[in-house]
Amino acid sequence: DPNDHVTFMRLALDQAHESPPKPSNFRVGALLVDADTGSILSRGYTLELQGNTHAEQCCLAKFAQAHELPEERVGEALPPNSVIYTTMEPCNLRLSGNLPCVDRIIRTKRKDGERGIRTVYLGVKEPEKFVGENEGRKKLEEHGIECVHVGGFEEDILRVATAGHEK
Ligand SMILES: Nc1nc(=O)c(N)c(NC[C@H](O)[C@H](O)[C@H](O)COP(=O)(O)O)[nH]1
Ligand SMILES: [Zn+2]
Repeated sequence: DPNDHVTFMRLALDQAHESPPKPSNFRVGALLVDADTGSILSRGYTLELQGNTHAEQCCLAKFAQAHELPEERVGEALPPNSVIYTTMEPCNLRLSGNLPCVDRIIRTKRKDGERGIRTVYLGVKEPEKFVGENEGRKKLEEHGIECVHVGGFEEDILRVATAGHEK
């Protein structure tokens, strides 16, 4: 069922478990899904790809690579109803200064607006540990990208996300 949000969020949480624990970020998992067919286009987790990478960033970069495109042009290969499931809401500011995932998701929408990520399904809001309140959802919605909370996994998601943090 292309709208089985619980199944897809659980798969995103499975991805988060793959991420190497680190005190300076969160261990997050993400899934890129074609909402028309329910097929999984890409999966990703924090630090999967070289460098200080985020789960959503890895998801997009891997899909772009599969289509011989750089990540910034991934929108050219996305099916018209692409959605992303991420265990934690996309970052809007990163202490490292790297490009936030909110901006990576927004740029998947082509000028003519018919392509790109349509909806972000998120498991939890970002805890205010590193950058205070995450204002990313407002920015996504201003660009016509819907943000939908998929409940039920909060405890597991936060336990996995902070596993690398000092107790
Ligand atoms: N949605 C999301 N996916 C991730 O894969 C990830 N690691 C974070 N984490 C958000 C947190 O705000 C940043 O990890 C810190 O701000 C440090 O920034 P860097 O990650 O070093 O760029 N958030
Ligand atoms: Zn991010």
